[in-house]
Formats: sequence, C-alpha cells, structure tokens
Amino acid sequence: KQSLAQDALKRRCYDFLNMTSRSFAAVIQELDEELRDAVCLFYLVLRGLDTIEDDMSLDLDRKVELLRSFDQVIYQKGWTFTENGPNEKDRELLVHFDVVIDEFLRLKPEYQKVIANITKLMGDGMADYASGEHRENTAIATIKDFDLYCHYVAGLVGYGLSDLFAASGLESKEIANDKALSDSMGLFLQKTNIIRDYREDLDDGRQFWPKEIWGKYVEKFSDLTKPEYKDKAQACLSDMVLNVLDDVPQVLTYLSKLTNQSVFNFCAIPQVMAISTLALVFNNLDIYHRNIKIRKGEAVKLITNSTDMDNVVSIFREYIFVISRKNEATDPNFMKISMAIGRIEQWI
Ligand SMILES: CC(C)(C)CN1C(=O)[C@@H](CC(=O)N[C@@H](CC(=O)O)C(=O)O)O[C@H](c2cccc3ccccc23)c2cc(Cl)ccc21
Repeated sequence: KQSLAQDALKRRCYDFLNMTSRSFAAVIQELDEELRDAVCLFYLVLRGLDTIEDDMSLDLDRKVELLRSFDQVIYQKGWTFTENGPNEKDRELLVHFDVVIDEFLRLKPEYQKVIANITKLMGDGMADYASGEHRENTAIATIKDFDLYCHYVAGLVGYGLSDLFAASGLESKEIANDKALSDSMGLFLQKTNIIRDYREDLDDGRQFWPKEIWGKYVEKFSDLTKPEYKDKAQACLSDMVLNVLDDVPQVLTYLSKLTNQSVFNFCAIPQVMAISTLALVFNNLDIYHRNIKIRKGEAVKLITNSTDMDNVVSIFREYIFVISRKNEATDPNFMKISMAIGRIEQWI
C-alpha cells in the first residue's frame, strides 16, 4: 500500500528523470508497470555516475574513490553529494540523491542486484579510464580501447537492461544471454553520439575518437577542423561511420527478439534516432564546427513509426540508402562503406 509520503518520493524521482532527459523520460514512463520504476531508477543511478565521471573540477583521487564505491553509495540512506562544480549539468540530482536511494531501496531485491552489479562494473571501468585519461590525453589510442570505453559507458547499460527485461518476465531469459547483442545496442548509440559530439567534446578538451583511426589522416586531432585538411577530415569521418555500421546487424537482431510492446518501443526509439543521426553526420563536415541534431519533425516521425519491427527495418533501410547515396567514389573508404552497406542489406 503506497503511503502519501512514498507517492511523493516516487513523484520526485520522475521529476528528476524529466529534468535530466525530456524526450527519453517520456519513453521510460511508457514502460509496463513492472519495469517502469526499475528502469527509471537505473537511469537515475547511471546519471549520478555520469555526473561524477563528467566533472573535470573533481580531484582525480576523489573521483576514482566515488566511481569505485558508487555501487555501495546507492544503499546508503541519506547520502547526498555537494562537491560537484557549480556548472555541472545534473548537479541537482546528486544534491538530492537521498531521494533516489530511498526509492532504489524499495525496488525488488533482484532489480537492485542488477543495478548494483552494473554500477560496480561501470564505476570501475570509468575509474580505470579516468586514471588513464589523466596519464596521456589520447587514452583512446586503439579501436580496441574505443570499444572498451564504449562498453563501459554504454554496453554495460545494455547488459543491465537485458537483465531487467529478463528478470521482469516481460522478455525471455534468452535476451540476457547474448551479451554481444546487448553490447552492440549500447555501442551503436554511444559511438554515434561520439561522432556527432566531435566539436562539443573538442571544445571541452575531451577526445573520444580512437587515434588508430584519426591518426591515419592528421597529426593533431584538432587538425580535422582546418579547411586545408578537408579531404582528410571527410575520409576520417567515413572511417568512423564505417566502424559504427558494424553494429547495425546486431542491433536489428536484438530488436527482433523483443516480444513486449513497451520494451520494444523503449529500445527501438533511441536506435532509429541513432541511424538517422548517423546518416546525417556521414560526409557532413559541419560536425567539425558545430553540434548537428536531427530536426524535431524528423524525430517525431521516427518516434511515432518505431512501434513494430517491419517499420523499424524500413526506417533503417531508408537511412542506409541515404548513406549509400552520400558515399563518394573519391573517398578512400568508398569500397569498405559499400561492403558494410551490402552486409547490412543482406540482413534487411
Ligand atoms: C550512453 C547511453 C547511450 C547508454 C545513454 N542512453 C541513451 O542514450 C538513451 C537515449 C537517450 O537518453 N537519449 C537522449 C538524447 C541523447 O542523449 O542523444 C534523450 O534525451 O532523448 O537510450 C539508452 C538505451 C535505451 C534503450 C535500450 C538500450 C540498450 C542498450 C544501451 C542503451 C539503451 C539508455 C538507457 C539507459 Cl537506462 C540509460 C542511458 C541510455
């Protein structure tokens, strides 16, 4: 029986959810009753972890200590955090994190275990990266480092969501068994965001593109913004998109295994937004100068059309066609892009 006070507590968690991410918050709230609170709290715990990882004003040792212990923090009633810098985006969430913890402790133990387990793995991964990042600026040297970083910050989210879907009984246990599929769901979103956010990250002094890729085209990461390197910048961008296209077949395979409508919508909407973003950024040198986003009207069309597998496949087919049309024969990666598109078209 929910007391009025407990209702107020839950309401405040959904207010934080809406504060941290408007459009996606609505999708989370559409989830079946059984999963809604667990996913909402998983999202807020991850946001808390991200707010610590993102805060460059935090002392490194303090940051590492917080990241590695966050899986215990979420069990400490009353815990709050006021050491974030003043302009940290979701500072407010950690200042009132005791509300999130109270609600987390009311979840079914098996949901708590899934969230705590992923929080530990992610916190350790972020801590390892944060220590390395301070050692030398290109902590993401190889494509292997790139995949590992994206696994920590996004692939693990896929692991956790698949475990929650399976634990809820709304999806088969099998969805949580194939880790590679869950990993690809996160990698596709995160890698697309990393390409889109090139300029924003550069201006923040952060670089996530693997040196194994950009180092083939320029000496310095910021050279990609210079007009005299235009052709190199375009080839580098297509090389990055090529790397992301590898995850498309796994994303479609994962989505095809889902049976619950609300879970499907929750999983499909970010993926169709990502393929649309990928088609937008491909061969679009504006990404080196400003953050480009798909138009609102486009996003609304995608959201309303992502409720069944056939529609999602046709949306992917449409954007894969856009990429193949934008693919230029003069691009050194032209053939590789064509073959990656060929592999995807076999699937769709
Ligand atoms: C880094 C990230 C990709 C995992 C972030 N991430 C997502 O990107 C959100 C979408 C989102 O937040 N979009 C932003 C816009 C934007 O950031 O571009 C919005 O405000 O609409 O979706 C993912 C997400 C949703 C559904 C299934 C997933 C499977 C594996 C991994 C992640 C999955 C997400 C699910 C959870 Cl529970 C937590 C975080 C995320």
